[in-house]
Amino acid sequence: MSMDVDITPRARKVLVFVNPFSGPGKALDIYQKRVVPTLAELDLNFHLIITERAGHAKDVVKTIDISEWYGVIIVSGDGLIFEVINGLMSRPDWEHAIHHLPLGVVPGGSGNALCCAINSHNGEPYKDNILTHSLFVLAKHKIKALDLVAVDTCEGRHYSFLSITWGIISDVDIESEKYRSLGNARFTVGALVRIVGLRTYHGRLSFLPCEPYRCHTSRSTSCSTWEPSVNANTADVVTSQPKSRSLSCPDGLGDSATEEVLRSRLQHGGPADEPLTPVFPEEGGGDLETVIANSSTPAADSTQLTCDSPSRGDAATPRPVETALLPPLSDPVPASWVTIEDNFVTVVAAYESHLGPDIIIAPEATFNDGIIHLMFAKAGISRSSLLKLFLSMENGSHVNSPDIEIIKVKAFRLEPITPGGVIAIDGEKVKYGPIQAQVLPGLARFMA
Ligand SMILES: Nc1ncnc2c1ncn2[C@@H]1O[C@H](COP(=O)(O)OP(=O)(O)OP(=O)(O)O)[C@@H](O)[C@H]1O
Repeated sequence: MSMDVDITPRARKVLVFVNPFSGPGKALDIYQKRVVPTLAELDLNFHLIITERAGHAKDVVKTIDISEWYGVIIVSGDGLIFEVINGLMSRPDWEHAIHHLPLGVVPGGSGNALCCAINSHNGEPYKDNILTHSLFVLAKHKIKALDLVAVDTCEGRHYSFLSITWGIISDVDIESEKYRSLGNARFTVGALVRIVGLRTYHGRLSFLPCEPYRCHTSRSTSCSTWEPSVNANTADVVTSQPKSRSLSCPDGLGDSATEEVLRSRLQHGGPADEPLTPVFPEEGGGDLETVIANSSTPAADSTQLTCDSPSRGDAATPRPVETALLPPLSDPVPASWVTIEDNFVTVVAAYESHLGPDIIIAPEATFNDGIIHLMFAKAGISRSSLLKLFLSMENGSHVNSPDIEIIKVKAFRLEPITPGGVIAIDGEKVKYGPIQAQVLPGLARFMA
């Protein structure tokens, strides 16, 4: 069944959020000069909210009457999209809200990953004049399904649409924010600094693969293999997958039939849980100028970072969705999962093709494939190879590199052992510590 739905402009209005401080600070200008004329051309009524602080858009969408709006348009970067999604998922009627309020995105940030992915999948340019082409895509009036990923952290539950990053990729993303005025060039500057001052991180990565997984044991401290099993704990969640979907998990996350099965298993809000207080050490890092001095590879520390109480707590967004694949963060992962313990340069979980105009992180990813594209590079990679890896991400050819391993998974857990790193969800820094995630196929809607 096609997930495309025509959205004919109706009497309802579009809610437009503009973050005046996103990216190079031009979002308001973009709104006035480009978005308003486009919406007028489309004969759409709209209501503008200029965000006044972080969390403003999240608070607004928590309380709006969904029936009054036919969509939300976000003129900003990926951070505001993350906010709006998590605001919708905080509502008591989250299932209705996330399904019936499609998101439209207009690039106003510095990375604009989702806009790049949307334009790319529509055959539109995304490097030059991304704005014009994004408005064109928006004007086509199509709604499509978008996978979300439920993410448990020590501070609670988040819902992610783009990526989870650890190691050099998140270091670069977060540490280079001070160079936001450079636009996308900030990532290049940050990457060069980080490659010079290369750090590695010891940790444990566990995952439930879509396909049989064989360990590359020569470079792993420890690893287990995985073969499909009738006992795999996915069997009670999913139905069979159309064989034509070559990128899909074999047992079926990602198609609309599966979505119906999953949706029928979703439960509305459990009791509000206590927020968690992490017990791991203070975060390290620092500004770019001090990165090199502080960035020698830390010795592997066998003390695993933990949350100090069970992970059902939620300081972020309520946990209304039953994530059948995820045990509590404080419990061991199921025996059927693969676990690798090693020293990593980076771990990236991506569910969109792009992380920005110059990073095609998961070329095979589509918006509703029901797959987390989990990739990692281990310690031992030379600086020159790492630089080549970064450069090859511009066209996605890093996927062929022997220095990176890429696995399609449904769920994973990352347990950092090295203290003092950065973990980012959709480019937003979260509390550093254990984190786990499960894909929720096609839960959201977006305008494409
Ligand atoms: N008025 C505001 N003042 C300060 N922060 C804001 C305001 N409005 C939104 N924010 C926050 O700013 C952060 C960054 O916004 P956004 O992601 O849109 O821009 P960006 O980081 O420049 O873009 P990108 O994510 O594409 O690199 C978000 O976390 C958002 O919550």
